[in-house]
Amino acid sequence: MASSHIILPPDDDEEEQRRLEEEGEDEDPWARSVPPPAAPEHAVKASLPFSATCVRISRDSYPNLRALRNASSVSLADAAYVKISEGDFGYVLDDVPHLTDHLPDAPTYPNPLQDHPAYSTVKQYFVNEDDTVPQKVVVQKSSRRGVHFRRAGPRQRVYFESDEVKACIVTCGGLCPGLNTVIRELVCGLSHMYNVSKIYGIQNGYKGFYSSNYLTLTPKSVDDIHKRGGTVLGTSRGGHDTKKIVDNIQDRGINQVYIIGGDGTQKGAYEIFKEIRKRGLKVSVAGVPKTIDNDIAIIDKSFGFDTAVEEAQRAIDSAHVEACSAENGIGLVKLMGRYSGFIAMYATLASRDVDCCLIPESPFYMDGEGGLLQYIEKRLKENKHMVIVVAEGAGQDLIAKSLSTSEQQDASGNKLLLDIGLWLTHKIKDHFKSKKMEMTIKYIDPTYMIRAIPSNASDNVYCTLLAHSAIHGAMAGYSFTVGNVNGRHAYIPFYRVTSTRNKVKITDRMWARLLSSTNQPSFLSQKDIDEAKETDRMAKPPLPTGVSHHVANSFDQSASSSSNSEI
Ligand SMILES: Nc1ncnc2c1ncn2[C@@H]1O[C@H](COP(=O)(O)OP(=O)(O)OP(=O)(O)O)[C@@H](O)[C@H]1O
Ligand SMILES: O=P(O)(O)OC[C@H]1O[C@](O)(CO)[C@@H](O)[C@@H]1O
Ligand SMILES: [Mg+2]
Repeated sequence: MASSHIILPPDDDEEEQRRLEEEGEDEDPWARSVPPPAAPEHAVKASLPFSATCVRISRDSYPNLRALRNASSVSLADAAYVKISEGDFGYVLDDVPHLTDHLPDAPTYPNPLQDHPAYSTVKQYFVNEDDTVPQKVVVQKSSRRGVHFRRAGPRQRVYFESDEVKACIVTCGGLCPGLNTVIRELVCGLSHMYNVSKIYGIQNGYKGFYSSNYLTLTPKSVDDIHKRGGTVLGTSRGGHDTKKIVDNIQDRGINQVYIIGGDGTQKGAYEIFKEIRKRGLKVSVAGVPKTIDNDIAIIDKSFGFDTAVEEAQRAIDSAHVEACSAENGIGLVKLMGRYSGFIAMYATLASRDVDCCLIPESPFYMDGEGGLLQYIEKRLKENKHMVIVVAEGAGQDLIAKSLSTSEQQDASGNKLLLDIGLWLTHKIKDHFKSKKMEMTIKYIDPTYMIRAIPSNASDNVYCTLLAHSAIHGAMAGYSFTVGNVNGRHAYIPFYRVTSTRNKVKITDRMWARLLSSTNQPSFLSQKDIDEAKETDRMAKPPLPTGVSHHVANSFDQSASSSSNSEI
């Protein structure tokens, strides 16, 4: 293995900082090769298997602090939690924080699973400490090995004794099929695998940490909850008060926090983790990403997504039946997807009855040559019926322009969307009325029905594995968001999943497949296509402050045009 670095925050020396900022403005900090100073003992320990050395960002290592801050999309304050290790052939490990980063003398214990009758027979149950998962699996002969994440799974030694653990579980954001399954499997996994008996449920999202009683959860109390939709703990938006939340965690002696929720929730989890670290507490924070929109970066797919796509078929089928049974019938189905149109795209591809799919990532227009209305007219003339699927975030610019409403937000600061389904229905009706052409349109909005159902069989298994991976990571002392990366469970740093959003790439093959299955126009000019390609090319993942030029290249490479999502 070649050298590896753990990035630590700059020394808290204001005088030094001022001096650093006054020095050369134009230098490229990434172009600098940094000779690492001798590693403090605890930093080496924290790096575990990677024989890491530690880089404290200081005058000696980075003379141009301001340029460094500007060049990075991760703030200097966050650099304290970024752990990058480099290996041979461009190998980069983007590691997750560990308890020993701030509690270097934390004791370890043998994993109780080694005596568990079910698991002790597995040939190699514990994962190798060196195991990592590549972010990019499509490579060329000359490719660098690129960015990797720490592989999830049980470790030989853990950082908590069973009766020391006080775990809590919270669900935040919108509903998603599978929430109850994750809660159930966290409770049962902690109890059955690690003999943990103190497990609490936080009610109604983040605000429940400081405004409600904690519920006691046992395998018995959660036994059949996976058969129900929703979350037995309740959920909410807004109410994230980091200080109050961590005060409560500290006062109640909680040392494992399991946080299930979407991109906003994972941002909240990161804030909680940072506050815990600031206070020097022995607490693991484990995020389990939940998003029916499938918009969380890095991970292959979020739990509940398959269930949502499957349920969407029922709405599309109904729209198809309605459309086929009328003269010039149109069935219009609105599906969820605030910024990302994955449900709409996959539901369309699965159904084959859809003639047009509209998503937020692909702008469209109504009138004139190549517009939506012209396409609908053509389709009705050819087929006498058609089905349109629209993601709720599509065409928001068009409605805003025609209704000139002011933007509103929910309690978490998310933009409240205008009803594109209703707006389209009126527009289409008006158009055919003015053309004196007979038609019928049936608008189906199944959005809340889709996310309120229990998860299907494959999502149930996925939820179980995610919950188990989260437990193993927390017991091993890590703080992270857990997720499937190229089919393998991995521990992903919070900053990675919160700094970008997963979106449908309209320059990928999947969207081309959709266009060819529906035969709809792309609504894009050559200029739009070129711009989209350029946006994809320029979209680089966040670059942690202080990474070397060599590492920076690997981050660039991992965002290059041939993405994993292209099948
Ligand atoms: N930047 C942030 N920092 C701290 N907390 C946040 C942040 N963004 C959101 N949160 C908190 O996370 C919780 C959930 O956020 P949000 O309502 O955006 O849902 P989400 O997790 O993104 O899920 P969904 O996919 O349903 O939108 C809220 O309680 C909100 O206050
Ligand atoms: O009405 P609510 O609960 O705020 O949720 C609506 C939003 O939640 C999501 O389902 C994400 O969870 C979005 O697709 C949707 O815009
Ligand atoms: Mg969100």
